[in-house]
Amino acid sequence: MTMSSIKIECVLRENCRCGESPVWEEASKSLLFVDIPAKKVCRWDSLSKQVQRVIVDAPVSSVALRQSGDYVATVGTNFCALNWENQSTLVLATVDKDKKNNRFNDGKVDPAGRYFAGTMAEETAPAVLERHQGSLYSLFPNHHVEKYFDQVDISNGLDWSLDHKIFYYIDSLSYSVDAFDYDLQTGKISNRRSVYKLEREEQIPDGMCIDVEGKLWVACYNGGRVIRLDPETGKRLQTVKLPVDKTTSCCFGGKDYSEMYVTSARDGLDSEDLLRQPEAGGIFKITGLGVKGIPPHPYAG
Ligand SMILES: O=C(O)[C@H](O)[C@@H](O)[C@H](O)[C@H](O)CO
Ligand SMILES: [Zn+2]
Repeated sequence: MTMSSIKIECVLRENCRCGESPVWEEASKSLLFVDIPAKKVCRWDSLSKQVQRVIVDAPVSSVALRQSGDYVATVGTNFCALNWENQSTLVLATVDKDKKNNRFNDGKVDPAGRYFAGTMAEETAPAVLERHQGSLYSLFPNHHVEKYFDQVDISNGLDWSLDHKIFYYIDSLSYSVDAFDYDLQTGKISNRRSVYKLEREEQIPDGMCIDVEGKLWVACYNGGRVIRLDPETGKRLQTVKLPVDKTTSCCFGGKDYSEMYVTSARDGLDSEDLLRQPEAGGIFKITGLGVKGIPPHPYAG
């Protein structure tokens, strides 16, 4: 099953304060990702190894492909369109207008082209924040915003089962990976339950993605690893350790989505930590996992 030819390489030493939301863009053979507090969206060309960067006017917590070309992103408490060429953003919708200390966090597009993203209170230090301030939302292709629930601490990893009947979700401070029944037609969720509780050494669950076998990959913040979970049995199937502690999110990309890309963070590390993990804040590529991912869905609006 698990081949012992796993290779981990830091492909880009970007020194992200908080790298997040890796997304593979097949058309350009590039990896998109954000650095949230740096207000930066990056596009790393895997062929030329060059990076392009767009600075926006507020913390940018996720980026996604857009069917009509270009991208969408969550910036502050806005769902935005992102024009790469002009380096400009256009607000499509705003959430949490009554919560001035909130911002969006992780986001991803569902198989029907809706952009899901949740919010959180701004942190005073990593994982230190006013609790229960966040909510989960989605932006429909017609720019209507649906609110699903509130009382979220740190809205994070999200993805859908291969048959589109289950929505997986992480509220980091619950230390749980949850599942909901999903209705792709309406975008409605129901019947929340936990499918995996993190073990102490796994630390804080952050970004997540699914593979072609329907198993979940979760990046463990402070845990320096990605773990592979079977959401049906609730068992961990595999642990892949990385040379940095603050692993934040993961996605599949590269040839036939056979490679995994992992983002990481530098914020919260002291100078001693940084000497031991000089690649913190970099982008890592894992090869030899022996399982592939699926292409990201583009926003349909
Ligand atoms: O990127 C995120 O998801 C949050 O914005 C980050 O701040 C950290 O991951 C969080 O502190 C760990 O729980
Ligand atoms: Zn995250």
